[in-house]
Amino acid sequence: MEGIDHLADERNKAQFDVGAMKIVWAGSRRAFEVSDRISKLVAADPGFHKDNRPMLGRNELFKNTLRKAAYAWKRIIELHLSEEEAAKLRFYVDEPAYTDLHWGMFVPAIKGQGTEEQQQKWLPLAYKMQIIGCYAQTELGHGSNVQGLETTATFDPQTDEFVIHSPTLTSSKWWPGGLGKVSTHGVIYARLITDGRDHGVHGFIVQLRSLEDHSPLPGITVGDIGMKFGNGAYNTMDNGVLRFDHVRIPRDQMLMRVSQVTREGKYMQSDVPRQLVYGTMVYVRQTIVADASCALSRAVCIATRYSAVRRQFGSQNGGPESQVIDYKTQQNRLFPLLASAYAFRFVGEWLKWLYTDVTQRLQANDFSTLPEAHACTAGLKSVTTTATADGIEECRKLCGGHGYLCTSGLPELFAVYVPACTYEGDNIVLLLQVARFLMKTVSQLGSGKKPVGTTSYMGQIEHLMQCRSNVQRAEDWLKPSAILEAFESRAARMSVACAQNLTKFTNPEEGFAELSADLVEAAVAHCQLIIVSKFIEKLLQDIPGKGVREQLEALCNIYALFLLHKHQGDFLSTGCITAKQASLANDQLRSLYSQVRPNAIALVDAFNYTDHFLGSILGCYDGNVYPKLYEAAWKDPLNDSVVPEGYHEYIRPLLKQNLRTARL
Ligand SMILES: Cc1cc2nc3c(=O)[nH]c(=O)nc-3n(C[C@H](O)[C@H](O)[C@H](O)COP(=O)(O)OP(=O)(O)OC[C@H]3O[C@@H](n4cnc5c(N)ncnc54)[C@H](O)[C@@H]3O)c2cc1C
Repeated sequence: MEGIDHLADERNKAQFDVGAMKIVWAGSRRAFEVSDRISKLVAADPGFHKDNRPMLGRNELFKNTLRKAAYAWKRIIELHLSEEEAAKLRFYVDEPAYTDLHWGMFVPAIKGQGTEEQQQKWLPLAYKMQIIGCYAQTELGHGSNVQGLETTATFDPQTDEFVIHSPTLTSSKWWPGGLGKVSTHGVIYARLITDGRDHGVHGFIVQLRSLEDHSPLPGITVGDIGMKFGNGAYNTMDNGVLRFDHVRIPRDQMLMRVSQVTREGKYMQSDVPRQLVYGTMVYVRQTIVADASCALSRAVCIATRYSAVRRQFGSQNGGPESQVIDYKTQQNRLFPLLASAYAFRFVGEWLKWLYTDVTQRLQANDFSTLPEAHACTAGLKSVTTTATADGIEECRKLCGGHGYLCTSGLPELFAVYVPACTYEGDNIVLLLQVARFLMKTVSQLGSGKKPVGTTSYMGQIEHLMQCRSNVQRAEDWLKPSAILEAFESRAARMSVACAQNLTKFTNPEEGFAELSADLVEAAVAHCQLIIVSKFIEKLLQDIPGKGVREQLEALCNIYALFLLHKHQGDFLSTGCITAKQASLANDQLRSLYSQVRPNAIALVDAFNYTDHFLGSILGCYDGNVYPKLYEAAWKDPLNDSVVPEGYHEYIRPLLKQNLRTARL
């Protein structure tokens, strides 16, 4: 029935002020208001309606994406939206498009790596979308190993130009989003060669297509790399292939903030340090962590609402069956994901602060925190995206059979999300970078160099190597100090054990390769500690609203204790806790699930997602799932006719065959 809220009873059970929680989730009242206004604006506009993406052929799908992106831009101009509002609008339109790369990679690359002059020339064009840009680093033969890229940019002193060339098949650019069919320009990464010398990989702004008729410029071969995982999903994006045949660009199109080539062809490093480029990386990875909390919260919202609607077994005296959300196994799978969504939200918020801090320090020529900031953003990108990709799939399973339907929204969300584990740095490769940083930190512990930022806990290494948890009762695990001590000593001991094992190798690089699986685990332990500690720090802030703090405390404890339970092996083998204490943590976890249960629906309502954005029948706000599922089925193109196309060709002859020899 229209208008009835089938989840009203659930909402009435909530023991906290949902409105206040919405503001905590958004970050501030202002952020909430912007987000709320823009999401409703998008949801109400038929121009942004979500078409049946999984049903569309590639050409139709892509054209629709172009239409929506152009329409979004039109609305942004008409409504005079600020940069922040425009970004929110693109987010709520919820369709991967070339604009993601234009705004998310092309513009930041020019800002981070271009000189003042270059920024003044290119950014106004990009801001007005008079040029559209992509970020072309990866090649067919190399992605993670950036130093292995093969595209060349050779300086020609006679004409004052660079000659961009793809010398081999494997040097073809491969993957850049927005490149395949749309971008007019790209920041292209190529090996800089002057006077026969190779100076390694540098960025160049290269025009790819005519601004008059969109045809590729001479010497450029460009196209789409083909269908990707899932129907609809990321296939709205034109990931591209690109080859250069001695394409000439003016010298001033090399991004020259960090290093330059003079008119005479001399290669020079500017006094701006190379690490500056890390600032852009910190920025991009911070947005990826924020996206992880969005994607996970979306999946969790769908699975939580549906788990309250869905009933299986347990009917007594002809009464209703049990809601599946009341099964402890369901809670044990769902609530840690709910807690993770909040945890990632807060660590993302902190990363935003970190980016501002790093930027301010860079401006003051203070590079001391940069390696630590770089390692921690790399690690957090890896850990949050892996957990989110796994979490979305878990949410699909939590919704049983109906979760597999495209109308649940989960298959597409999963297909769109999973490449986040690969792009902007393969998650394992990133963890190995974190591990390298941790090994360096451990090796310097005796030297008087104090570990900074997220590694400062290593400063108390002596205590962390021998401390024993004093948890005696399940409730003791609710103390932040007990949780922090266990996570810090686990992380420190795993790092120190790796460092000690490394000393057994005469060749450190060989040792690193041999121990890389252990090193990755140590890096994960370190990153999980960061997320737990940032959640705990969040709780030290002023948190207004009835019952809001209590809910967040419960979620923080669920997040930490679930990790402790899942990684019990680490905690036990490093001797941080005893088997008895591990079992007490599990008891506490169960009681926390009971505490969260009545608040579960309100906790996902606090994400404030519109039905349009969720794009899921199972997750719809009013919980009126079955009539909507039933109605949607009839809209499938297969149901356009009662007797399917192909009946006369393939079904009828089969049914009417008269095989004398047929035997089964
Ligand atoms: C949807 C999508 C969008 C993308 N968009 C862009 C874009 O806009 N621009 C762009 O330039 N690129 C883009 N990429 C490319 C992306 O950045 C690369 O795919 C990514 O960096 C991973 O590199 P790779 O493909 O070379 O993986 P590989 O490095 O080949 O990884 C293969 C396997 O090897 C492992 N491995 C690799 N090196 C090591 C090591 N040292 N130690 C241990 N294990 C290792 C990895 O963990 C992985 O399991 C995109 C990719 C995808 C999927």
